[in-house]
Amino acid sequence: MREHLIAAPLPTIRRIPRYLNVLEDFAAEQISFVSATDIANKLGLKPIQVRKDMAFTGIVGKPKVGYKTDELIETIKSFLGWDSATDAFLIGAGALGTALLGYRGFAERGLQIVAAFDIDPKKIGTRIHGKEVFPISKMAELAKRMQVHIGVLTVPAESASQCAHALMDAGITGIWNFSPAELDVPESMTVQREDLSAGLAVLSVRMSEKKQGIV
Ligand SMILES: NC(=O)c1ccc[n+]([C@@H]2O[C@H](COP(=O)([O-])OP(=O)(O)OC[C@H]3O[C@@H](n4cnc5c(N)ncnc54)[C@H](O)[C@@H]3O)[C@@H](O)[C@H]2O)c1
Repeated sequence: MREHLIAAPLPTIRRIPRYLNVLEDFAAEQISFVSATDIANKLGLKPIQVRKDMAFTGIVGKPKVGYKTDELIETIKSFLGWDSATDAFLIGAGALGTALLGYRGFAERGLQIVAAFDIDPKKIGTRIHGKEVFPISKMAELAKRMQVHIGVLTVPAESASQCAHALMDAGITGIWNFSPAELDVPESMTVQREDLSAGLAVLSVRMSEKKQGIV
């Protein structure tokens, strides 16, 4: 548990997994101590930024020595909730849903998609990457039985709100929303929207700016 109760800023939360990647590389190279400067240099950031971000995890580096690599990795994983497995349901076992069901990297980050839900009768009852596809009508019962609190939403935009409400009624409190729809759910729900086109927009604009000599 963090001692201070200040919400971590979004850019900090987004940077911390990058620190973890760098730290795992350091650990693989048997480097036992790292400084904020070592991490910052690898990522093209300023050491003060790294130190400030690390403070949100609760770890304190030692002057001149830095952080113990293993300890920092554990602290970051615990801060991110990646130190224990969290089960999730996926709703919408289509092209994107199938790709996410098959992605093994989530398990390393503490997320286990344990079942999928769909309305397509051809998909219901089948298994995709080993995960059974259930009808939506089974969601509440399974969520309660399996103690699932996260839903990964990969349905078309027009079905997203309806599915978000089904998730809410099933006791799900966190939605990882891959659909472009803005979900109309109460504030008690935590919704994280994921949009690859936002990344593509940055790539396109930066390329164009470079061409024009702006950056
Ligand atoms: N965030 C991103 O960057 C990103 C990238 C790709 C796709 N998407 C979005 O992800 C969503 C899925 O895209 P896709 O290409 O996989 O589509 P898809 O048509 O291949 O799959 C959609 C699946 O949802 C199911 N479905 C539809 N209505 C449903 C309902 N009410 N309840 C349960 N299941 C339902 C369909 O039967 C189908 O299996 C879309 O909203 C798309 O815009 C987002």
